[in-house]
Amino acid sequence: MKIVVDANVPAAERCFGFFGEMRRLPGREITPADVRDADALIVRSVTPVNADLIANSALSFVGTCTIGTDHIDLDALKARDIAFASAPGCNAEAVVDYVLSSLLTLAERGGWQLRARCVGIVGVGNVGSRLRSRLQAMGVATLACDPPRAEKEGEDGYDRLGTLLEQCDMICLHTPLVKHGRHATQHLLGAQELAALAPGSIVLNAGRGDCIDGLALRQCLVGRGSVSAVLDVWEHEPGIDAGLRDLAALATPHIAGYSLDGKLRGSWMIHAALAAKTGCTPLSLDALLPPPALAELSLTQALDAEDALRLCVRAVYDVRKDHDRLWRQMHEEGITLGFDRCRAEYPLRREFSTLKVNLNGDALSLAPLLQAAGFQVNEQK
Ligand SMILES: NC(=O)c1ccc[n+]([C@@H]2O[C@H](COP(=O)([O-])OP(=O)(O)OC[C@H]3O[C@@H](n4cnc5c(N)ncnc54)[C@H](O)[C@@H]3O)[C@@H](O)[C@H]2O)c1
Ligand SMILES: O=C(O)[C@H](O)[C@H](O)COP(=O)(O)O
Repeated sequence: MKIVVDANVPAAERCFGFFGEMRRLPGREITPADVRDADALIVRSVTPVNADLIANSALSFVGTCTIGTDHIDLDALKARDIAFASAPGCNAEAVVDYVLSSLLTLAERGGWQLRARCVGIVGVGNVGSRLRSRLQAMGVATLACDPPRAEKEGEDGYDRLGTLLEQCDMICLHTPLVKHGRHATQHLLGAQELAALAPGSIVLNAGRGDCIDGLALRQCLVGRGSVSAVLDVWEHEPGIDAGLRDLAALATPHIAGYSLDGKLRGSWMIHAALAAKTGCTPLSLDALLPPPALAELSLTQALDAEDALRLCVRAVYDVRKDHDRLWRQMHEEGITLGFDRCRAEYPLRREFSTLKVNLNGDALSLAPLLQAAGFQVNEQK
């Protein structure tokens, strides 16, 4: 079997070399000629898989090691009878870690407590529902907006976008990019929605860049100095708007889901799908994941609860480093190359759940909050 694999797919040798002859190529540069005699194509989010790419190919399987599928023309695959698999939920925990690291950073800068605020979650799927569970367990008030789910399940527990914009201190977008239809998400937040934000609000986008009108957001951040933005995804990646980057409180290069755990889970899920198609026994996911470099940490005194939480969060994942790295890399290489370099050479990052926090003495009171945030907690009584 001949397999073309994006060069940024981790564990490619183990997951896809397994099936035959593998060729690795930069995801943005895969051409029809590259896939002409390939049986399988394994991509991440940067390769548009459309009718032109697959037109004269021998492909019988396409897999994307990502949650998002907006880069895949599913109708074109169907028309050619090419099997398809994506990796739903693979990096959802990592995105939630990203959101918590970001909100706790802005809370520290602003001198407020996350648990005194209300978070509006737009898009309550794999990512949004995990975010809602962790925040609720931490004692943070949440409102949720997901019209497709509200339509199927009933309105209970869901609010309109307008209600979230008016009543929440933070709006977190976790919607897919949908260009057409009643629930389209392209420019879901435009000038009108941004104008409805309460003063002092934070907008965080870890869905897809096109879900916010970047120009309108730029005008909102300039015109209403009190609104802040945390942006992981951008219109026109990798050639993002440097003016918007300058205005964002935290700006990162589409890495919210880039934990090693999340990326390897993505590779493994596509490996398992290809194994099922070819009748092979898949590898076990556990065999792919190494032990974390930082496995344990101990707290012995009752610090302020959110300070203790920030300490544990930053021991595993400090979003400020990604923000600084993007600035440095763009300064050295320019916008487009800098953005992609940060992604291609992303440092090893694990998920909160890989850290065991030992608590004893007065620190035992921190157990419920740390557990709720996603850490393993060991109460040493
Ligand atoms: N920044 C990153 O690194 C990163 C990582 C993972 C996923 N993502 C993006 O986040 C998106 C969401 O991920 P997920 O795993 O939760 O997907 P999901 O499909 O599980 O959930 C998406 C949710 O959004 C809802 N939705 C659809 N249209 C909506 C609308 N108009 N308004 C409000 N809600 C709407 C859906 O009903 C669904 O519940 C992905 O599609 C992907 O594009 C980004
Ligand atoms: O959809 C996803 O899973 C995420 O956006 C993912 O993190 C994208 O990563 P990329 O494929 O761009 O490396």
